[in-house]
Amino acid sequence: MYNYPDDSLALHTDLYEINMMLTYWQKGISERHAVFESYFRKNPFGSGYAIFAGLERVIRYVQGLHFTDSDIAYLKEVEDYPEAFLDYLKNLKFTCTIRSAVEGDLVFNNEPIFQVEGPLAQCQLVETAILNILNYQTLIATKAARIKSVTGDDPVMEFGSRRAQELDAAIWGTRAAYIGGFDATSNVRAGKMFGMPISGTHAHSLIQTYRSDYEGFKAYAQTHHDCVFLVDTYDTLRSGVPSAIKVAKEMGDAINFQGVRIDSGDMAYISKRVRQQLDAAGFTEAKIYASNDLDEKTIQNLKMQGAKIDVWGIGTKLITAFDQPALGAVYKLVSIEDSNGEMVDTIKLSSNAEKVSTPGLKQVWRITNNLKDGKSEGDYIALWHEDPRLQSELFMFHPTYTYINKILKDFTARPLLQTIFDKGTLVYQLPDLQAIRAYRQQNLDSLWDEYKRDLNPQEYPVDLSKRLWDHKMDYIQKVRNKVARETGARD
Ligand SMILES: Nc1ncnc2c1ncn2[C@@H]1O[C@H](COP(=O)(O)OP(=O)(O)OP(=O)(O)O)[C@@H](O)[C@H]1O
Ligand SMILES: O=P(O)(O)OC[C@H]1O[C@H](OP(=O)(O)OP(=O)(O)O)[C@H](O)[C@@H]1O
Ligand SMILES: O=C(O)c1cccnc1
Repeated sequence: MYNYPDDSLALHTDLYEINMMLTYWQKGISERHAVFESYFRKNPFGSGYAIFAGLERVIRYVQGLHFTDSDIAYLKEVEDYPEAFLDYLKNLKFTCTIRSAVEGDLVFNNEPIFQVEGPLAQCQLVETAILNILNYQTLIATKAARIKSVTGDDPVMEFGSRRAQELDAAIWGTRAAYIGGFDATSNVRAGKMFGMPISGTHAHSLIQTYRSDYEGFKAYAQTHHDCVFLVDTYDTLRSGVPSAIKVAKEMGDAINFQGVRIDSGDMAYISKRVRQQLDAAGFTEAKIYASNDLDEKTIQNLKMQGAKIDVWGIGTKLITAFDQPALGAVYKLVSIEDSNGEMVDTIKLSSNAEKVSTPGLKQVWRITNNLKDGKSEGDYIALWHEDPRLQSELFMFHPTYTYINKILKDFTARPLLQTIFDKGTLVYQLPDLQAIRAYRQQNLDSLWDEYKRDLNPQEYPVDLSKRLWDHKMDYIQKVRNKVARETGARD
């Protein structure tokens, strides 16, 4: 049975994490100090940026993290773990430090967006859930921002619950969409949970129930105000819109006729005809809502065709991140305590230069140019103890193509990674959703349009400090020497 009264998220992890914890525990290194960092290698949807989301849920997850009696009983039943290891799990308290970008931040490929620092075994346990949360919510917030970038000031409603990958995705996905710029959700529970605006029209079933546009709209109007009628059940132009107009005229102010929704057909052509019909009847303020598998490409195209659509309802293509169903953020060990108590940075080599990991605990600095309206010049990844704010000029160069470089003199450097948990204690105060939305907008405003365009954007600079770059090169050489020594291979 899946219904445990003390169900917890401690087992919301891959088995290999617990298996590695056992190894560390039996070998006496589970408490060794470690640093893991999370980053993704490619921005989603061919976008120039991503919108960071998911931190609130990560915080709730970490706060509730403990193995319950039924978790331990289950592990005992299915795995051959020693009793003392199960006791260790049962008594485990999360004592790591977490640093993270915050919701509404712009984040970019190949930079750390999340760090966990603390006892090795604990860092290992939380990998799966953290990536699960951040990958999905960041993906949806980014998709929402892309859609919002083409709708401009038009209101956009999130309609995706029925198509989402199950309940959690609907709820947390719509919150992420709100962070990314959507204006309301049709999911009532999300409204209750997060204080988001809720909004909705009605379905075809209402019209089918009354077997007539006119009767259906009238019944709806008699029981609601602020009415939006769905006009495409039988024939939008011949029956739907004329019936909506008739009911609106008959009921007058009582229903506060808001407009009509179209959900099929050629929406450019139909919306123009609907606009004419509404205007001719005197309803010049009535809005035209549109839904039907919309995404940023279709919306942009409809706008190009001069579609007369005022409000957009978006479901499937947003909530399932239809054109890119996963963000590939990874969680990598960058530093670990050795047997002498010294921290040793770690690296993962690859024949692909861009896939070579960058060793050591780092901070990401967002660099803005004080002489250029405070626009972002790029991100500057530095070793933790470096502080670019103390430098009078900053040398920024591409980490692979180092001849691409610039020197900044009048700049501001802002640290991206903020401390969320300090040795297990929450020290970050979560802003409310409105503040997160305003923060996201402020961040987007500080990004040059070249990085924001939805097609083939310029690559935003994510650079390494000279010291970090030297450190990385040094490590690459050290590892290659070690491999050569061990295998007798020649360089
Ligand atoms: N003028 C237009 N330009 C570009 N795309 C459009 C235009 N009008 C509608 N679309 C999009 O084209 C797709 C049309 O979907 P489809 O072929 O299933 O037709 P439909 O009108 O939904 O049919 P149905 O009556 O079965 O609902 C939708 O994704 C819709 O958003
Ligand atoms: O198209 P999406 O972007 O996914 O938006 C959600 C869709 O859900 C509804 O259709 P559905 O056929 O489920 O119900 P209805 O038409 O009967 O309301 C609505 O009419 C939209 O078309
Ligand atoms: O309110 C609506 O119009 C709505 C809600 C969910 C899905 N489709 C439409």
